[in-house]
Amino acid sequence: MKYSKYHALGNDYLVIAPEDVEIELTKERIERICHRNFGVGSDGILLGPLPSQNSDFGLRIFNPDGSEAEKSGNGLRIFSRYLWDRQLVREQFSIDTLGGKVKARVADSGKSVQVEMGRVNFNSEKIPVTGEPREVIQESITVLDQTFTFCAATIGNPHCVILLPEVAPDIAYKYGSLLEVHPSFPNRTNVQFMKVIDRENIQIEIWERGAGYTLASGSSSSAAAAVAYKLGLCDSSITVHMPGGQIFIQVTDDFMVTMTGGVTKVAEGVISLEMFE
Ligand SMILES: N[C@@H](CCC[C@H](N)C(=O)O)C(=O)O
Repeated sequence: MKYSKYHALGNDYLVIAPEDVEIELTKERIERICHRNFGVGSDGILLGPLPSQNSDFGLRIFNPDGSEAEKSGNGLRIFSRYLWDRQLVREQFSIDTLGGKVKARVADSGKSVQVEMGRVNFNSEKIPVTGEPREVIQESITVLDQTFTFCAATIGNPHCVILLPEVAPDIAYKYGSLLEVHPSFPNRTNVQFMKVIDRENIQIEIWERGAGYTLASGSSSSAAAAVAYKLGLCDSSITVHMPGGQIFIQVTDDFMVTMTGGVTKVAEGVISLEMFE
């Protein structure tokens, strides 16, 4: 089964075209493919291009635990580059995901991709977050020995954004996995620990739903930047600094987000079905 591997700031994905799927991609098989030792190794699988009624292309996004994600910012940039490499697109096109339709624009021969990610929503019923319908802004949540103040948002997939004076990987590892599955989030959640550096820069550490600690995340960058803008801590153009690199986010007054970042091609390969035995 053929695949193309790319990374976006160290957040790596395998792109598998539907015509190359030789065996049903069950939860267990996705887990095995993404496994860093027993499989190819990846932060997820992008299945496409698929037919779409409302966009140029359809895309399905799977996490390494086999769950399906509504949206993936880095995944959308990688898929856009894949379409460019296969000469299926020119500069601008649209992609349909479970989390909504996006517009993509390829630049620098595919090494940079801009995606109009859609509107960030803070409403509890949209994210979802349990409790009365409200905007989830500066609420309290407790895991282990720590009570955090958080904001929640969706850009198609759910995010829990925690503002701290300093962030580090060990905070994401210690608390991220517990917040991911906190009962406040019926669909689980991605988690970002955010430091506001100044009005144009934030730093985040990420614990992804269904993937764990990752070096970068486009939807996380979009959600965290929108929260920083919502809280009045940043202006509308924000550079998001992550261990894997930087993503540039633009937020409009009504929280439409545009994300721009790099993509790197890693490899093309063939998955042996023996791996699933
Ligand atoms: N790394 C992705 C996010 C992938 C989906 C996420 N784990 C989820 O389940 O929502 C990104 O770049 O946005």
